[in-house]
Amino acid sequence: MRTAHSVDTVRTAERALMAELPEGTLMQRAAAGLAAACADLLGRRVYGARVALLVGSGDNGGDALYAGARLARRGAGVTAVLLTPDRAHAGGLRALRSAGGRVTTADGADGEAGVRAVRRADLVVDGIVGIGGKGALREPAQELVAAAEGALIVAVDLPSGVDADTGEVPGAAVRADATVTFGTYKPGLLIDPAREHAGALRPVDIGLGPWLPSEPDAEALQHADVAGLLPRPEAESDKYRRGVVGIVAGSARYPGAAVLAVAGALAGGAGAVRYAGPAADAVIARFPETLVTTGPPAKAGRVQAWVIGPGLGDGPEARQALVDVLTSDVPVLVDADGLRLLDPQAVRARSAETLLTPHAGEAAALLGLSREEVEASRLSSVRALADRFGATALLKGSTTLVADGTHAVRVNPTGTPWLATAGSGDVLSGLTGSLLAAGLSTRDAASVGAYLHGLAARELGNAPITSLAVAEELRRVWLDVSR
Ligand SMILES: NC(=O)C1=CN([C@@H]2O[C@H](COP(=O)(O)OP(=O)(O)OC[C@H]3O[C@@H](n4cnc5c(N)ncnc54)[C@H](O)[C@@H]3O)[C@@H](O)[C@H]2O)[C@H](O)CC1
Ligand SMILES: [K+]
Repeated sequence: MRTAHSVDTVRTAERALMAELPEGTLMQRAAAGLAAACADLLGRRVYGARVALLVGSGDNGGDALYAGARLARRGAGVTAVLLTPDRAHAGGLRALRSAGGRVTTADGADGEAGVRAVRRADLVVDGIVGIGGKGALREPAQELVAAAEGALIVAVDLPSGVDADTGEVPGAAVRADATVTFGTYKPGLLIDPAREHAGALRPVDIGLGPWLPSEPDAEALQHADVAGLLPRPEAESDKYRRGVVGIVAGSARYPGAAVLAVAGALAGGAGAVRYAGPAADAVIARFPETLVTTGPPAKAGRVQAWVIGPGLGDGPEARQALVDVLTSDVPVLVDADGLRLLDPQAVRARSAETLLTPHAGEAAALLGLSREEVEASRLSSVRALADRFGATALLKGSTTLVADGTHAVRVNPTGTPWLATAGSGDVLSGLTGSLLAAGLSTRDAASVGAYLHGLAARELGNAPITSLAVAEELRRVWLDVSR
């Protein structure tokens, strides 16, 4: 599990640790890890490599200077470009100069020298801002970052210009090949759009661990975590003991959504899939093992979890089906059209857990925001959804987020943009609902469902995909993960 802590949490932990250590120790630890990562990225060809340091006014710049001094001592040609010459950095500048490094500024007479040094560099170290950064990059940072095009870029702690806590990128920001982050991941490094600005993440341990709270602010499941959460049938199990998932989906207008949701459910670990809705013929034709009923969910027989919404439409049957399902005493996953009909009070009144699985547009409608506002503030949007409905919320996107109002937000790192294709959400709903019926909590079912679904899409490669192909890939992905 990758865990991430917010800026405030990191600051508090750093202060507590620094109180125990001689002045400057943390920066030296950070600089040592940063220099080692740069050497690695230079392929150990440090001697003679041209390195430019973009040095901001805070300690992020200090890290870059001390790391630059270490690279200069190993024979690299290092030039520091100071973005705000007035800022002291006395120790770092002394260390760099005594190691043979050069110093120039980003403006005034030397301005051209600074831009030239960046243009000629093999490797550029982004020490503009770290966890002290606010908003988009300001000049002259933008001009220097543009000059770094084509060089290897290593971001110090964070790619400058991204929001460390939310993953938002308010304007101009560095796009790094790698980000060397200190002490712990920050949520923004795991969440798009900032995640793609960070490049490869290289954590450096500066001894912060014992000072950080055990409950992180965000966390990303890794393979081993998902493997540990997959339902495994006991020896003497039968289909009912493994859980039955009920699928209420499809309509005369969208029968296909029912087929796709059932396809996902059959790959999700429940012992049986029960379908209730008007598309029973289409479902049975494709998946003869499905238990089908054309009556309302209330008369459909016992299930351990319901999925309602894909292709449901908003007619009177759909509304009645939603009431039936929400007044049941089992976990319910609400997706697609079901979300449009959803009343927060009806969800809050429930005795069992509820999981909402909107994409940004559906989340925007539920929150009374624009889609752009949701996309620009995904972390706060998914938390707001969980709070407003007293439920678990899964916000789909290139980084899928899961919030349940009481723990760290789960960030799903798998997935590809190709998943933004018709029907893929229907498959995810069925898959996740099946995991619910097999006994996972809404938080775990949502995280595992998103992880498997994203991996399945990745297995299909960087090309257009069909949602049924994703559903068929789920079995192979399950086998891979559980190996
Ligand atoms: N605190 C520690 O012991 C350690 C810190 N590490 C490194 O230090 C930074 C955090 O340093 P801090 O001085 O708090 O702030 P920053 O260097 O991140 O930058 C703040 C600085 O930058 C200016 N600024 C703010 N926003 C922008 C912007 N959008 N564009 C341009 N300039 C901006 C602002 O004026 C401030 O002066 C942390 O990330 C680590 O890299 C050590 O590594 C570990 C110990
Ligand atoms: K930085």
